[in-house]
Amino acid sequence: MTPSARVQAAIEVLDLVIEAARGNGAPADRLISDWFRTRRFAGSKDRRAVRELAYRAIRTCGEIPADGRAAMLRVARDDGELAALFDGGRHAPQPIAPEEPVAKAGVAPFWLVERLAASGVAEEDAAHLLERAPLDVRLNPLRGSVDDLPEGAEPTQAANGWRYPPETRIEQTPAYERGLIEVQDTGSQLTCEALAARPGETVIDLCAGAGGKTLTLAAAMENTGTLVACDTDRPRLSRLAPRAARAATLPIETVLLNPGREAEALGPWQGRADAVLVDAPCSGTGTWRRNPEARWRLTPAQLDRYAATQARLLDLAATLVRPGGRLVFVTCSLLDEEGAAQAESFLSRNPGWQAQALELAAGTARGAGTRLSPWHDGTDGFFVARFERL
Ligand SMILES: C[S@@+](CC[C@H](N)C(=O)[O-])C[C@H]1O[C@@H](n2cnc3c(N)ncnc32)[C@H](O)[C@@H]1O
Repeated sequence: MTPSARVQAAIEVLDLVIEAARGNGAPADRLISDWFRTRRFAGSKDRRAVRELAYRAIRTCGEIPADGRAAMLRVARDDGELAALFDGGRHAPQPIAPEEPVAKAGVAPFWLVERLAASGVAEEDAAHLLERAPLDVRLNPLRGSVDDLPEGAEPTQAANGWRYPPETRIEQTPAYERGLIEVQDTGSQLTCEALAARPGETVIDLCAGAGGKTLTLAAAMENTGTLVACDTDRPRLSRLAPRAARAATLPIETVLLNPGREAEALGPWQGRADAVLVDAPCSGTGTWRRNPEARWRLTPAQLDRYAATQARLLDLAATLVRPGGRLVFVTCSLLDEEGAAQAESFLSRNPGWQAQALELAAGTARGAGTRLSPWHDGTDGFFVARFERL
């Protein structure tokens, strides 16, 4: 493909991404892969270039753009070489007309910029959410040592965290194939450290998804004790077993929950857990580095729904913890309604609980918990708080 044809391809891909963001359709990554599946003429360099152009436009535009061309014109406005590729040639975008609409640049939609500001996140800090994320891995010390790590690793703040440049093909290394390392953001590793899971304990991961944090907890428990992984999403939860087998963890009991009727399946665990992790569904404002188009999708009504689910799951989790046990609440969000305010209202609804100070190797205090962020800690954005049942 010529450089101009790549720009036109990115514009077409962006049209699909914008349409999907409006209609809650497939994520950008999948749309881009699907687009190329029917265009065999594109080589791997073309794919990479088109993908990079599309993501550059997504990162540049805070509000959802009118269409792909308006988004790409916004990028071209600050890049003369790119603008010159709008030459009207074969497979190229049409030349830029003088009064053509250009999308607005920005960090996020205005309402979200305001909510972030109200949560103590200035716009210049939020801009770090649009940088390219590094590639972090967690070494499983039960399976391998630092000598087994692929070359180029730099230690991170997490006990077993190591960092590589984003383009590293970690999945093709022997350490990955042998299950010695898992790809996991350092912030995510630190939130697991907050639970301080110990060998022999009974630990419940209430929102386990495909088990990223469950595997971290298994390693912290040195593969002894009882580990229960729950989720309402069957396909996600079913991905846990093969991952656990690869990492050779202790047997993990999975419990598929019925949304709205979670307590029924959790009856046998009432008051029995030493520790419960609630890695709750959330807006994902802390993970825009990996998923920048998420900021085009979020609405105030969805945010309210996430906050209501988080409160409900926290109260449910509290019933599972034994006296003296602990509960850790995590969201990958920088909004207080999914963080400090949520922790505060949990404590006011549940007088038999108190917040515990966290001694993590990164983060800043936020209400009863800790905030991790790209600008302060070099991690994805998280809120994490630990509560003890009195
Ligand atoms: C932030 S993700 C969890 C990610 C996972 N812990 C990890 O580290 O990879 C939140 C999860 O909560 C699940 N979820 C949503 N509603 C739930 C509910 N009512 N009860 C339990 N899990 C729920 C979602 O399916 C999703 O997998």
